[in-house]
This record gives sequence, C-alpha cells and structure tokens, in this order.
Amino acid sequence: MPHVEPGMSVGLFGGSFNPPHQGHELVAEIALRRLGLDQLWWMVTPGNPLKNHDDLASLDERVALSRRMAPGPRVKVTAFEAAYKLHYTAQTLAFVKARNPGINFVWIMGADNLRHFHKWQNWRGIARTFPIAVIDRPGSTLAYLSSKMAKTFSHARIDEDDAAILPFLRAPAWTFIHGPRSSLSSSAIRNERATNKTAAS
Ligand SMILES: Nc1ncnc2c1ncn2[C@@H]1O[C@H](COP(=O)(O)OP(=O)(O)OP(=O)(O)O)[C@@H](O)[C@H]1O
Ligand SMILES: O=C(O)c1ccc[n+]([C@@H]2O[C@H](COP(=O)([O-])O)[C@@H](O)[C@H]2O)c1
Repeated sequence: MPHVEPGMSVGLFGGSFNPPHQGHELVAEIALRRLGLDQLWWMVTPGNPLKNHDDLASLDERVALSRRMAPGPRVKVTAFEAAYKLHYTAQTLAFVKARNPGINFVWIMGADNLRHFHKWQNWRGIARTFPIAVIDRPGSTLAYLSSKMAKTFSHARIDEDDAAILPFLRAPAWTFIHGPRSSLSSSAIRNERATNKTAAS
C-alpha cells in the first residue's frame, strides 16, 4: 500500500484498466482537483467480480500501462488487492480503513458504476465505510437520479460545489461531479484492436 501521512486526503480509484485510457486520466485529474486530494491510489484490481475475465490482460501489463497513463506524482498506481487476495471492494475498504487510521479516504468511481452499484457485494457497507465521489460519464449522467444507491442514500448526497469537504465527512456521504467528460472506454479500445487484427489477417 502507498505511504501516507496522518491527516492526508486520499482518493481510492479502483478499476480493471484493461487497458487504461485517457478517460481514466481525466477522472483522476477531476478527483484530485475537485476533492482537493493529497494522493489518489489508482488501484488495479485482480478482476472485477461482476465481469468476465476471458480477455483480461495480466495484472503486470495493466499496472505498467497505468503507470504511463497516471497524471503526476500524487497518483500512486498499486495492485495491493491482488497481493492481499482482496477480491471485493467491501473487503478492500475494510482492510484499508483498519491499516490507515487518521486518513480521509474517498471511494471514486465513474457514473456507470453508480447504476450497478447495488449489485456489488455489501454495497450498503461500502457506502457506510468511506464517502463516495461519482464522476460523470457519457451515457450515465442521470444515474444519480435513478440508481438504487442514489435513492437509498439520497439523504447523504451533498452538492458538488461542496466536493472539497467530502473527504472529511463521515460516511455515508456522496456527491456527483459534473465537468469535462470523455466517451473513451476500455471495451471500445479492445473491440477496435480486435477488428484491426481481423482486418490485417
Ligand atoms: N470515460 C470515462 N468517464 C468516466 N469514468 C470512467 C471512464 N472510463 C472509465 N471510468 C471509470 O473508471 C473506473 C475504471 O473503469 P474500467 O477500468 O472498467 O474502464 P472502462 O472503460 O469502464 O472498461 P470497460 O469498457 O472494459 O467496462 C470505473 O469506476 C469507471 O466507471
Ligand atoms: O466488490 C464488488 O462486488 C465489485 C463489483 C464490481 C466492481 N467492483 C470494483 O469496482 C472497481 C471498478 O471496476 P471496473 O471493472 O468498472 O473498472 C474495481 O475496483 C472493481 O474491483 C467491485
């Protein structure tokens, strides 16, 4: 796990990063700026429990590509979940919390994940562990109105103008951050590569 100093604000940005792209870079930049973070942990997951892993590149490759994509020294690319055999975000957050007292963590995810968040293991527990920042993504802009998580925790939502205080709030607390958006996705990149390969053969 990356080194932290007491009192720091740290964003936890988990993802498959298969491969990483500039949409991820944009999310990291927005989170660092709008939440006023000291660090952002770019956590390369061993594998999203809800996704098929057939075309998942190796962890080493996804980490190496993420290091090239990560914007600046405050972003720490890490794969500690695999090292500690943590497969579910609820487990990861409990583990991080127990090992890092006095740090203000925020879970960061794109708006597409807000839509399906209620399918994650112990999703209510996740929302009660750390504050959550949801970053807008084309196709999922209205997720904050319709998703089960948004409805269940509507009382805990704060205005995005107050995003800078989110790391210091007691969970549950969350916000939806609008701003510059990217329509890039790893699946589109993988599909394009597969098409080019077929065309070349
Ligand atoms: N263009 C984007 N805009 C906003 N958030 C994004 C964007 N791309 C990815 N994210 C977010 O980054 C995190 C990691 O995403 P992930 O690695 O699954 O990329 P992806 O492009 O969504 O992949 P795939 O297309 O394979 O599902 C998730 O929280 C996801 O919501
Ligand atoms: O814990 C779960 O049930 C769970 C279900 C879906 C996704 N996640 C996590 O959410 C993060 C984003 O996943 P992904 O594939 O959208 O990049 C990543 O850290 C996953 O491990 C976690």
